[in-house]
Amino acid sequence: MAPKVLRFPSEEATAIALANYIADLSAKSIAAHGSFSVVLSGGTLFDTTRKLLEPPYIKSIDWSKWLIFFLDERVVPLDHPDSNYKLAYDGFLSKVPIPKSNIYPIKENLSPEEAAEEYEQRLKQLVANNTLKTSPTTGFAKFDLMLVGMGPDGHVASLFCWHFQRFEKQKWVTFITDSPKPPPPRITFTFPLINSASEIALVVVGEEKADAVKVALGEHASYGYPLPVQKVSPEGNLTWFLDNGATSRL
Ligand SMILES: O=C1O[C@H](COP(=O)(O)O)[C@@H](O)[C@H](O)[C@H]1O
Repeated sequence: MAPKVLRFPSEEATAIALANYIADLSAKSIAAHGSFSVVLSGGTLFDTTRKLLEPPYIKSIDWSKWLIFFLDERVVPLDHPDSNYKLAYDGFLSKVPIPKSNIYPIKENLSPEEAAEEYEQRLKQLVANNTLKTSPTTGFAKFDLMLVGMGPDGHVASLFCWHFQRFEKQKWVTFITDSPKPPPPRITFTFPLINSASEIALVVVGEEKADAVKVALGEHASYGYPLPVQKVSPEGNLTWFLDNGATSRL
């Protein structure tokens, strides 16, 4: 399905539209199958989801039905300043009544390889016990929503331009030990898992990301070697949320 590209005149307008979109999807998913599985990126994403912490959303969303997963994670203790879990917890999860048992951080004290394998096995168990849906097309877990951020270099999750992991076809979760953006050890969802999602929101704000947005969405988007972000192509819907900074070179 062709992506929907939503351009907003400010970061504030982007944040408001994103909150509406997430609240609407939450209500629809819970009505359809009793839960809302959400995959979070790290980085600046939580600034743009901040409106969910305000009325009307904070009261109207059925947070008890949310299931939280991590698109990528830095292999550091969960209370380390570089941890995406800590970022999510401090900026978002600690402020909403999502049951702790519905939040799925990585396991601590494992190597990157072990942490990736353990997370993949946990996802497979959640599919086996019907906590998560499966894509009938790919056989991978099918999340209701992935909130995907993008770095200024066009990376998504921890899938970077010059890493072979971006071509992974079998694994659900993989690892790297040499991330160009610190810290080096990370685990990450692979593209087949990412692209099995029902909905993906690509949330990109700020002028420092405008060049990558231009490569991904500009008139020469089909030329050459694609950026990781250009491999985001879900079997469900893809919606770009872009502010005026991110679209300033389009
Ligand atoms: O390292 C990471 O970077 C990307 C982009 O982060 P941002 O700070 O530029 O928004 C993020 O989506 C990913 O989860 C994170 O681990």
